[in-house]
Amino acid sequence: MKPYIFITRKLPEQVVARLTEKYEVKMWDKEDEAVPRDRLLLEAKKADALLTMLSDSIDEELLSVGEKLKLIANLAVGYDNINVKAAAEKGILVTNTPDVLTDTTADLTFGLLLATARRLVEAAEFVKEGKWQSWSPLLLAGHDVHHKTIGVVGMGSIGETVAKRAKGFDMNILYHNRSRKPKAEEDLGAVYCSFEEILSQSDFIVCLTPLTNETKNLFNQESFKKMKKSAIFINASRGAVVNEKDLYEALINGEIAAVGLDVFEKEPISANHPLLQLPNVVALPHIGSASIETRTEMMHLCLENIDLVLSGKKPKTPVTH
Ligand SMILES: NC(=O)c1ccc[n+]([C@@H]2O[C@H](COP(=O)([O-])OP(=O)(O)OC[C@H]3O[C@@H](n4cnc5c(N)ncnc54)[C@H](O)[C@@H]3O)[C@@H](O)[C@H]2O)c1
Ligand SMILES: O=C(O)[C@H](O)CO
Repeated sequence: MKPYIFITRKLPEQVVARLTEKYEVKMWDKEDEAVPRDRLLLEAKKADALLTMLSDSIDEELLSVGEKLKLIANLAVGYDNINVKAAAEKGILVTNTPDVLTDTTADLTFGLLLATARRLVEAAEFVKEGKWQSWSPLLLAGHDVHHKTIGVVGMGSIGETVAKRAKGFDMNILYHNRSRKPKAEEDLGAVYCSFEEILSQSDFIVCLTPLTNETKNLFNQESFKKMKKSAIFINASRGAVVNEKDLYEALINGEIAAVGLDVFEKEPISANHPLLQLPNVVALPHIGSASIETRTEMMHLCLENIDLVLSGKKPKTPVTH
């Protein structure tokens, strides 16, 4: 009997084709809808490997039902949806998709920063809604990006690549990270700062940490109060690093100027969420890595990891607890 792989979302047939001779492969048949929990539990019970999405909760219950389960291959670099400790205890490997999405996500993050600062979404809607009467001196005037100070919180692969983009805009670069990044200091002139220094000195604060117990709620009432009133906050990491109620209060009380969000506490965010009613909020539907090229590479990396593990070899990009 061929080993069984279950993929929790519909992926392009031609991408999956590389494994279908060697393995029995099934996919959830919807592209835009997560597999229901009861179906996922049934599949986990039978599967040798699961290819999962960040919207699937791979918790202890799910890991416990897997009788033959050897691998969870997550289609994301972030793996906060997986109980990695419980997987390790059960001898189930976990893989993610680092590096292949770094440039694409950094491009989107910097694009979100530009869009928020220069009010691009508001301006585009203004034209389409027929509101444009005449050129006027302060029509939809935003904030400059060039020569300002950017503070990157979470200077990992993506954070450092965003800092490279910032260097091209002649920005001063501050960063906060678990460890110092000597190469970024040398090449980009990036300056290591405490979290508090980042908050008080930056014009743009960009969050790119993973979601962990330590980073959950990192951006809260206290942190927003320490930012400049003109500060623009960008989050492209995970929604739960931000307390959205506190963010809303900070925006309506004028404690910060604007925010660009690619990720939310609850995804999808509801269209009537208070944050989405504010003009100085630019909201995107978690599309950091969403270019066709990069998403395809991420899929191939997951499939390669699955093939390696089911052939008794080491995966290319294991997550270590
Ligand atoms: N919006 C998107 O579509 C999208 C796409 C890719 C990644 N992400 C998110 O971005 C995160 C980062 O990805 P990456 O590839 O750069 O990962 P990475 O592991 O290379 O970088 C993460 C960095 O965060 C730092 N960090 C961890 N805890 C910290 C803390 N408490 N304070 C300061 N720094 C801390 C680490 O030292 C590390 O340098 C992912 O975990 C994921 O959640 C989002
Ligand atoms: O963690 C990730 O990789 C993203 O959120 C999706 O690419």
